[in-house]
Amino acid sequence: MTPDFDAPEHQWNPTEWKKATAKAATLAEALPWLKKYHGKVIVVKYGGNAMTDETLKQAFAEDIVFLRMAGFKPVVVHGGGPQINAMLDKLGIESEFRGGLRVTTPETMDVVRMVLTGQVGRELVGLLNQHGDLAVGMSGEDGGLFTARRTMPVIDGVETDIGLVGEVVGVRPEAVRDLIDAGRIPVVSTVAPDASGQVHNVNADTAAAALAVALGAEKLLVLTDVEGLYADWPSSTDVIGEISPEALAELIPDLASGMIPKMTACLKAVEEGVKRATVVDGREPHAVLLEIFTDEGVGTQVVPGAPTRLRTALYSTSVDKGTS
Ligand SMILES: Nc1ncnc2c1ncn2[C@@H]1O[C@H](COP(=O)(O)OP(=O)(O)O)[C@@H](O)[C@H]1O
Ligand SMILES: CC(=O)N[C@@H](CCC(=O)OP(=O)(O)O)C(=O)O
Repeated sequence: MTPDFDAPEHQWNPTEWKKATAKAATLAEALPWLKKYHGKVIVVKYGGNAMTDETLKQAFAEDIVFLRMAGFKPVVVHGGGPQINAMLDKLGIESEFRGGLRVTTPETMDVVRMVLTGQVGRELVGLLNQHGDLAVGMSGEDGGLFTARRTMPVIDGVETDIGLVGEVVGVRPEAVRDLIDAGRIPVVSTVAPDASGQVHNVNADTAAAALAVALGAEKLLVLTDVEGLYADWPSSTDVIGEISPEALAELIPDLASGMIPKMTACLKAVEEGVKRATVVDGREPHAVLLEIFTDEGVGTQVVPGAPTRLRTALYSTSVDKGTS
């Protein structure tokens, strides 16, 4: 039967028409980025603090599936620091951090492995797969993905033993590549064996950077719970919008807590060939799409040759936006 085009459901009202044209304009504006990243690997590190809110988690899953449907090749590497803390707390085990890294006893390591691979990774795969069964979870132990070496971070000028904490010294990305080539979205948790098979706890930012390098990723995108790297944390209202690897290397010794491994990871990624590493505010719904499809730039971008550019923070560092 021919539709009745004069019927009310086939008539635009001015508001709906305005919305529709705005939508079309937004989609058309996305074209340069669609062309730029089509077929390119983007490693997204999803941080523990940005993954504690249900609405944000759903929005993150939508963003990642959107990228994949748009022809990009997203790879998710996830953290889970707050979730590990919660489980340790439940078990009556104390959490201790040195230089932004968790002091990891064998007992703590069991909990880290259980929470990251068995809980956080599973949940993320489930969220992504609500949109069509594309995600496959794996850990640094699978298919020889990561080889770790025990790390001794320099804290207050002294090499310090913090237990079973590893840095990534080897990456065999074949298993991840196989998944990408099959059109899947790999979701990676960051526990990794050393050469003897002893499992180590690897900071997720560090692991994401190593994987981005090994995959020849176009971009490393790191979600966190602040707007980016503040020039003078915690009192500054200036976020560093853009910075070169050289200028960042000079800043790193003065950084605090979780920002140390995070910015070190971005630095390493860019030094070793990833074109751009960005830290963005994961408390912002659809932070991934915002970062990829806007020119203004959000968060802190580490880009070779960039002059240091500051911008005023959108939010006060002391004010919680109510989403996390
Ligand atoms: N210069 C800085 N700029 C922004 N955040 C900083 C800075 N120095 C320290 N931080 C702290 O680092 C935290 C981010 O690291 P972390 O908690 O490990 O993040 P995530 O859980 O997202 O991986 C911020 O919430 C903030 O408390
Ligand atoms: C060595 C080390 O600190 N490992 C981290 C691994 C998880 C992680 O990095 O989680 P976020 O990204 O949420 O911080 C930890 O045990 O918390």
